[in-house]
Amino acid sequence: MTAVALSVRDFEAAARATLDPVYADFIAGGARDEITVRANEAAFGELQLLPRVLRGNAVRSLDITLFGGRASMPVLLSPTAFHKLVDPEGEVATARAAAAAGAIMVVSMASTVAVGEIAEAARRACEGADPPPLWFQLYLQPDREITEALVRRATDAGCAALVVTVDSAVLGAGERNRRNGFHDLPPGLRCENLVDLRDGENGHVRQILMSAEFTWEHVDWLRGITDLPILLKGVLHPDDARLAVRHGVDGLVLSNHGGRQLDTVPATLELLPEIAAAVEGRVPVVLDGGVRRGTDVVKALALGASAVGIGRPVMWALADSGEKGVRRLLELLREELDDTLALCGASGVADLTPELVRFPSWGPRSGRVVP
Ligand SMILES: Cc1cc2nc3c(=O)[nH]c(=O)nc-3n(C[C@H](O)[C@H](O)[C@H](O)COP(=O)(O)O)c2cc1C
Ligand SMILES: O=C(O)C(=O)c1ccccc1
Repeated sequence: MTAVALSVRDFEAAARATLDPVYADFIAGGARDEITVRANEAAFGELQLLPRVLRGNAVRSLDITLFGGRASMPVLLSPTAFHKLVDPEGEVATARAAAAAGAIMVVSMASTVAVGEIAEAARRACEGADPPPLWFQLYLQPDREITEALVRRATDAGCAALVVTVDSAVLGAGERNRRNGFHDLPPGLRCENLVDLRDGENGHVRQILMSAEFTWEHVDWLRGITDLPILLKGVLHPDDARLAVRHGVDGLVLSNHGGRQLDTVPATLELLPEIAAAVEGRVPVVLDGGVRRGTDVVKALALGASAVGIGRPVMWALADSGEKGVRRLLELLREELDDTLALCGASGVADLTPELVRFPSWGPRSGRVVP
């Protein structure tokens, strides 16, 4: 990297400049026409902030608590596969940076370091102090024993929650990957969480089966085999949000997979008011997709999210400058968020309410719900 990154955008540009274009495309890309990829970011730009003044908010806290676990800021690392593709230390570097920042990291089922090793690295980075929670993302597998083994691995590693991704009945159609012929990890890299599970190929991406066979009964089944909080990632319809709560799910990640699954679904920010209304505060909602600025975080929290997740920014920072880069990224977002709170007259996340945002173009006939 030539200059110090001052924003997520800088990391994006730096990653594009250093990465193999095939990997840069894998990270940046989305499904089909990438309409939803663009919509996620654009929605944050459309929403306006309307700050309060003279609120006496010299002392500010960015802390949040989710499922009894504390984090130092409402920005978590959404699950992203294959960190060793962009950095030799891979998820170990990411986990150390997240631990140093006090941020929750969601380990991808398709991580290139085993979840136990990632957890150990996070603990060591905190030198005796409590590390922030580590969560584990999984795709339900047609073979229940495989799912059970993955849950056991995450539990043994000390993960504090399970994030079940439910938007992937089939693998997303990334035309950039197809054009570039990118289908497998390069030699030497494996999906380490899949190593030594009962079936064949050891740690091959192909072991992760995407299936359209899953139903709410599988969620009930999972509920029965673990005491860990379960979040569903990829619920977009308010009716499904209500169903999720009814099925005893502990939280939702309002996500369209960064526009990498079904293209032309709405921006997650646009859906947030409807989803928040559907769950009525019964479970926390984490939003991801297009979060690039502290102001984006404030907008999502104002509309009812308990936290936001970042996906691509983490990969960009990791590609640019490894652990140091992810540390810097999280610091930058923390600074931006703290600034934004100050400028909005807020002392903490509890002060962020819908009165702080305006939807100039989101009229009643747009189909968007104005809170
Ligand atoms: C390179 C990459 C890999 C991803 N891998 C996973 C994954 O393994 N599991 C998952 O549930 N989501 C995965 N996602 C989706 C992210 O968790 C997240 O929903 C999305 O990236 C958020 O949007 P953003 O990139 O605009 O921040 C991946 C996204 C990217 C960009
Ligand atoms: O690229 C993705 O979005 C993703 O979710 C994934 C899942 C498994 C393996 C590789 C990528």
